[in-house]
Amino acid sequence: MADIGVLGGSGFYSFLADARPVEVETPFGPPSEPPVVGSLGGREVAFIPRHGADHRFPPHRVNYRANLWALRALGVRQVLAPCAVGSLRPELVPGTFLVPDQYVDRTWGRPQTVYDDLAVHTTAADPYCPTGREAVIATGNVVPTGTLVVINGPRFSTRAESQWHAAQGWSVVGMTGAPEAALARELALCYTSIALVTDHDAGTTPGEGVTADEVFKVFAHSLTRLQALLTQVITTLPTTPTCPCQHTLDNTPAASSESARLLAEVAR
Ligand SMILES: CSC[C@H]1O[C@H](OP(=O)(O)O)[C@H](O)[C@@H]1O
Ligand SMILES: Nc1ncnc2[nH]cnc12
Repeated sequence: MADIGVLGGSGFYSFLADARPVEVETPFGPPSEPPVVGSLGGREVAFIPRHGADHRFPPHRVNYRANLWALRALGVRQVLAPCAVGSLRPELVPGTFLVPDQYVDRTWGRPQTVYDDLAVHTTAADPYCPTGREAVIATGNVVPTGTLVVINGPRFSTRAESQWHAAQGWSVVGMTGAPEAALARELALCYTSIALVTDHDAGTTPGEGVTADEVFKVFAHSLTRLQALLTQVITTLPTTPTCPCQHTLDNTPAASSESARLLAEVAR
């Protein structure tokens, strides 16, 4: 029913003019909202706001597994994942779009796999889709590389944590990029993160630190630009992606378990 999926982040709760809701069951319970499917730029696109339409799920309570499973069940092979991030570098100012090429996962207590009782070990050296990244970078006016450090939240970083993140050479900080990217890979989905800088994180600025209000305000201000960027990317993504992300399960040994059944379903 759709071949491209979009996960809406903070302040991004609706998309697609002709959106129709679709009920999808997943082994992990319901997604944050029933996905909506609509056409955009000649493509069928599915959309789920990851925090729910009323932002009722904080980052540590988002059902990342169900969201990605639901998209996959609708036929989606490529996921575009916008997210709000804080800047760890003075030159990355609010309003900047950055296309991460790496992430560091500092979350804890979040389900990390859709194959709970099956040994599936995906490759994560280059965790994002090269084709999707290229399509976003080609729109121009985006920072083409950077490392996204993902904290558990829901609180923002202390100044010391933030200074430490910056000292590691990491670029931006968010709360939802992991395990979302890893789970997408487990489902052989192309996954491209589009990070929108909404603030300077506490360690890089002398102020009192970021507030959620500030994040929402900057995100709202940039939403039209983000949606235009997504539209442009959606029209240029290949209809049949051939990148390695599509083959992450090709050499995985199957076992007789519920997970193996899921794996067989996904690998089809
Ligand atoms: C609302 S402030 C913090 C919140 O915003 C970001 O959400 P998303 O990645 O979905 O745009 C950040 O990761 C936190 O979840
Ligand atoms: N400074 C920040 N830290 C973590 N997540 C964020 N999302 C937006 N800004 C953020």
